[in-house]
Amino acid sequence: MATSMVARGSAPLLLRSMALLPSPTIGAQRCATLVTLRGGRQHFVLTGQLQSRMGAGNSPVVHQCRRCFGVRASASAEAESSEKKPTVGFLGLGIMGVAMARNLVKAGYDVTVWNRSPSKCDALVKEGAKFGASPKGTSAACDITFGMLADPAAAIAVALGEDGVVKGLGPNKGYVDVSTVDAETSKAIAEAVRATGAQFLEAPVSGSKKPAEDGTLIFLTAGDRALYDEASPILDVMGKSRFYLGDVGKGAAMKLVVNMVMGSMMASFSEGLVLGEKVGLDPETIVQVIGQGAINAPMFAMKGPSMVKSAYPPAFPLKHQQKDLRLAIALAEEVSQEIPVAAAANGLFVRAKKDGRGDDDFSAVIEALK
Ligand SMILES: NC(=O)C1=CN([C@@H]2O[C@H](COP(=O)(O)OP(=O)(O)OC[C@H]3O[C@@H](n4cnc5c(N)ncnc54)[C@H](OP(=O)(O)O)[C@@H]3O)[C@@H](O)[C@H]2O)C=CC1
Ligand SMILES: O=CC(=O)O
Repeated sequence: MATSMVARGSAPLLLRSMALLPSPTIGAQRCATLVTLRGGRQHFVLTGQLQSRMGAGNSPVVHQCRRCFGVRASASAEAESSEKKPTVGFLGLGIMGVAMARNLVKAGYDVTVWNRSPSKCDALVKEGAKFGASPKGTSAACDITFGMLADPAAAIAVALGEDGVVKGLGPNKGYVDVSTVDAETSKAIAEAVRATGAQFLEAPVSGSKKPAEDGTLIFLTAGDRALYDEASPILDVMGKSRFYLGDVGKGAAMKLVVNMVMGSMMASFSEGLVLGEKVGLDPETIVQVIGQGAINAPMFAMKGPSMVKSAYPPAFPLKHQQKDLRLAIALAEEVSQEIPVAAAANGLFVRAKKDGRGDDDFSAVIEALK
């Protein structure tokens, strides 16, 4: 299955089973997308390009398509309903989930939120979200449900537990798991979701608290392509780009590879700062020097100044970075690939976690060296 990458702004209109038509035109513009509605009826609707030229929401959308293709267009009410946003469930309002769900509420989606500790729903409910009493109730009430959970155990509990997501799913619904988990977890959830007739997409994200707040995450997706197409406008509210990587497991693997590199980089950066200081270098100057050269990285520029002050306000909790290294090491073992640098970095994160740093930002790994 080919990989595809899309940057925000290039998505076609939402709906299941889209197919671009071969170059029909209205005036000078390429115009239409064949859309299969949930009931199986088909419409031609305009692409965003022409729609914006004509004014979004105008009835000519349907009339123009009938003229072009001789398709019997139905009432404009039906066309309007074809453009209706799906209802969205969001499960897990930790550092990432609360920011992602907030962006969906702000974008005008009808969002139902659930969190294990219910008080974390309060702020979003005040901002316009609905309160979900359980994962099951949320997925039953919504077209597409997202899960942003801590780790594989949490993702499994929320998806497959007694009042889990799967119990509320059925045909014409979708579950998108955006947590960082291993492929095995993702595949187990996919199987249970699909057994209900619903669709599944894994879509872990690259990017931390600030990108989640700014809506600039990178989605690493894999699974049911039709759900990917339908969910893309929603992903584009929360992120700046999205990759479709093929079968379930590929998104999880991509995320673990990326976070394995990140953990090793952070461990190495920490060693540089600690060693430099011990031999009499000013750590702030070390951060500046690294920032000028070939190994400059946004992560060093962002975390360096607070690390120098021994401040670690959590954006990406250390316990999650260690979990990702652990899962990456397990992945490497599956294919007999040596990853000694990541294994050494993991040892450092394990030590920092044992020292009580699990809920600090992952940059607190430097403390394990002091
Ligand atoms: N923070 C970051 O920078 C990034 C994080 N990620 C990944 O996203 C996921 C979430 O991260 P983040 O928001 O930072 O994590 P948090 O620790 O802030 O939030 C974790 C969420 O999972 C819930 N949870 C934990 N255990 C269970 C359980 N057994 N049953 C039900 N719910 C549970 C928590 O509920 P409760 O509030 O009740 O504890 C909370 O909603 C993780 O997989 C992480 O690796 C990915 C990219 C960036
Ligand atoms: O998973 C963490 C991130 O920053 O990406």
